[in-house]
Amino acid sequence: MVRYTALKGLYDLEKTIGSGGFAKVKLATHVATGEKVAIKIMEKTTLGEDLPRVKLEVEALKTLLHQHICRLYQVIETENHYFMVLEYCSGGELFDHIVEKNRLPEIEARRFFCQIISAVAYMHNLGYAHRDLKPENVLLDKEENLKLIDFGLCAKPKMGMQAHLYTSCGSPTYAAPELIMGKKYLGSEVDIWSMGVLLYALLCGFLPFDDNSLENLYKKILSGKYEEPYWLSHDSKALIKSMLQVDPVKRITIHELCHHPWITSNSLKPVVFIHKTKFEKDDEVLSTMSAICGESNTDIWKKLMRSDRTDYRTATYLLLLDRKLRGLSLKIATKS
Ligand SMILES: COc1cc(O)cc(Nc2ccc(C(=O)Nc3ccccc3)c(OCCC[NH3+])c2)c1
Repeated sequence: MVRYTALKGLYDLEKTIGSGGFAKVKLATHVATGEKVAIKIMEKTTLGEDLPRVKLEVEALKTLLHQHICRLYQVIETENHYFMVLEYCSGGELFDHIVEKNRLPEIEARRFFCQIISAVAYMHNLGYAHRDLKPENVLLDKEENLKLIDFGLCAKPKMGMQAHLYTSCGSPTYAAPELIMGKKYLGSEVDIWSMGVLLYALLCGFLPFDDNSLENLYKKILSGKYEEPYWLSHDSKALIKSMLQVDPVKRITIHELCHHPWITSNSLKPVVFIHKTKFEKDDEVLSTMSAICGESNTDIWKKLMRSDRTDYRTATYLLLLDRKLRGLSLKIATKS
């Protein structure tokens, strides 16, 4: 097991739970609280020109505080590495959940899809596009609530969500036609397309556009033609069709999506933006921390408010708050 001195005494690393291009994700335990976390480890040398993306993602995640967006607790930078301490999503990938069940009944698909819409509407409302929405980037927590992960490709156009983007990114299978054509595109519109692919995967158990050859895959995406299995209801077909519009101008908007009959049926309320308050002050949590560090609640809270919200004190506070919200005892391991 590789030893990282920067984590010593703070986090105990365990098994690797994911590895991608320039990062690997390891399960870990936050020593002070015993809470599980996921730590994304990136080597600066392998990051190369992707280095700025890390800073973009960290800045985005400091702003994106939402119950269906995986939480960033702490960032540790050393000479050679970046460590992102993230929320542990023990339910694993939504993709595996769909494969396991073959496909989801409309009721369950709707529950998951409303959570995705809530997170994406929130992001778009704050001027962020994810640009890499795919089942692998949608995890489940222990209560089977969704958590969006991997904002490494997210964009916050300086001129707002009406400004066009040009970088081609994300995986082709879920990529919108305008993105694979290399045309200028709106982040919000490509996210809607990817959500259409996601909803199709939830309801059908397979992908609308799939092919081993990239060229054929592109042709299928650009044709906008896909199979409609017999089990899809009329409303499901209509909703998917409104999202998988090749012409982005004809594509449903996130606002229309929040109020779509398929979403609001079964007396589900329209999806509203739920702004998670930045940090709720909790004296019981602060007292637990002050018992260890000897500082007063007020001093700890002041330091938290002045911090860049990604230090060990912030991680400890947030993990204790999570424990409390889950009805668990607040305990801190004293330095042994
Ligand atoms: C904002 O959230 C992010 C940003 C980011 O850049 C990367 C990640 N990656 C994560 C975060 C958490 C997990 C995780 O908890 N996985 C897990 C835990 C228990 C059982 C099964 C999975 C994570 O998993 C590895 C990738 C799974 N495809 C990645 C989050």
